[in-house]
Amino acid sequence: GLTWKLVREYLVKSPLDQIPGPRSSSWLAGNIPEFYDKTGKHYYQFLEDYGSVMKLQGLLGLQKSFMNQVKNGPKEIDILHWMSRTTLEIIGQSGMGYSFDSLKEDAGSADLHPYSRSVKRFGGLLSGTHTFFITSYILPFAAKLNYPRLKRWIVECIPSQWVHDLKDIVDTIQKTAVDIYRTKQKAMIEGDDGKKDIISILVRANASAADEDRLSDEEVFGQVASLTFAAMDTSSSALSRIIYILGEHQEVQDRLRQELFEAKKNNNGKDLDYDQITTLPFLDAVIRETLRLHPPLSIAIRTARKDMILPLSKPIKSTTGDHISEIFVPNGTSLFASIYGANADPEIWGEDAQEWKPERWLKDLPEKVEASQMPSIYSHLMTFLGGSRACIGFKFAQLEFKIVLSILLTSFRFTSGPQKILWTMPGITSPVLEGGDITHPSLPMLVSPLDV
Ligand code: HEM
Repeated sequence: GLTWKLVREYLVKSPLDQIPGPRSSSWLAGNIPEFYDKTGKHYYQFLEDYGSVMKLQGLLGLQKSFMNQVKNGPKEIDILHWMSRTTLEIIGQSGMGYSFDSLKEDAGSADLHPYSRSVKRFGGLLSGTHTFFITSYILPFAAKLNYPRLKRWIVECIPSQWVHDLKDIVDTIQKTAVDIYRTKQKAMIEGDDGKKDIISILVRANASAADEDRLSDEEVFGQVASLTFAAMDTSSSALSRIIYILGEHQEVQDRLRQELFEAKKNNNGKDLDYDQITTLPFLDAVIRETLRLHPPLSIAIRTARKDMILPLSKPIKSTTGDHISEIFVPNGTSLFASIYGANADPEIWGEDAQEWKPERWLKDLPEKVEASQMPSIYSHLMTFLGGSRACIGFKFAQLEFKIVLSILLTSFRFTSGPQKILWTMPGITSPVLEGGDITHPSLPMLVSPLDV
């Protein structure tokens, strides 16, 4: 058994082989000397190789851009626009070693990376009942029709601006994914840029994979596109929502800012690093509470792949008056699971379940929450779902929120604007002005520089 454990690493391939761990200074002792290293050399090398909160902060021109805009006094700024640019840039740099946007200067919609513009419009275009009709009836049929050119031709013949806008957006997303992939391939051919982001590692691993394991070009494009899409729109929606709520609750905004200033002061005035920023309790509570009550995805859609019996958490009264505690679900049935409903259920979270109260995370959660057995990877919440198709980016998202909020709140105050904001749920929750165009989400808020 022991011999096998020692030689296994050299004989059996593991997917983890593709993820570079910290280099060991001794082949005999592995990483043990690093445990006892008091100089921090290893730690700094690790930061150099893999990046850190400080490095990411350096990358963001966000603070400077906001500062430029408010240097002559408070100004109305579209927070959604900025959070979309920021989250795209963060996943670009850390997920694919690719920069979409310098964030250095304020740019009008026309100056944005086409990807950014497309994703921003995508959610808006998908609102409305025609979307339900198309996703329920047209897409399942289209997916079975395995002739891409014919499908494109049909789409091009449809006399609808909405369809053409959607087609252009999908084309831009695909083109961007191809560009990123080609850039990586070129870097590899020219001697490998040695980047450690997910897509660079994937491209390198794919090039050396056995034929039967290798992903096709189309499959890699798909990975790039889905990673970018899954990471950007959800995160920009959540960040915008957090800032919006802080605008409505100035006292909470002040308390959060106080926590950030104190932590920085205790760190001798230096920027907080990863470990420090993740341990700030109130920052964590504000994020957790917003993701509980306002999940960016409020519904998860699933299709039953076989006949099944669905047990209910409590009996319900049927149309015949009987109480039933389970439901028969035939193969092929579409199921809509309400993420919002589960996260804000008063029977689980208590009477105040539908109120936004970050303090609930600073004390023990109700026993019913612990006992709820929610399918969840995050704090008994369904925000990132659970199981094998749960979100892979939930830790990434939280760290990203903490970094962005710590940058913004220590320099600016956010106040709600005069217009009423409605949060629509076309897919990913997004803000629109009351009475405004639902296909053009935006979140104007008043931003003022702090006098510190
Ligand atoms: C607040 C931010 C986020 C929320 C609320 C969120 C939520 C979700 C949810 C609910 C799913 C499951 C969708 C389904 O199967 O129906 C999912 C999947 C996924 N998420 Fe996230 N996500 C967030 C941020 C991120 C980030 C930052 C990344 C990448 C770094 C990411 C990458 C993914 C990927 C790749 C999947 C597909 C996983 C699979 O199907 O196996 N997400 N996300």
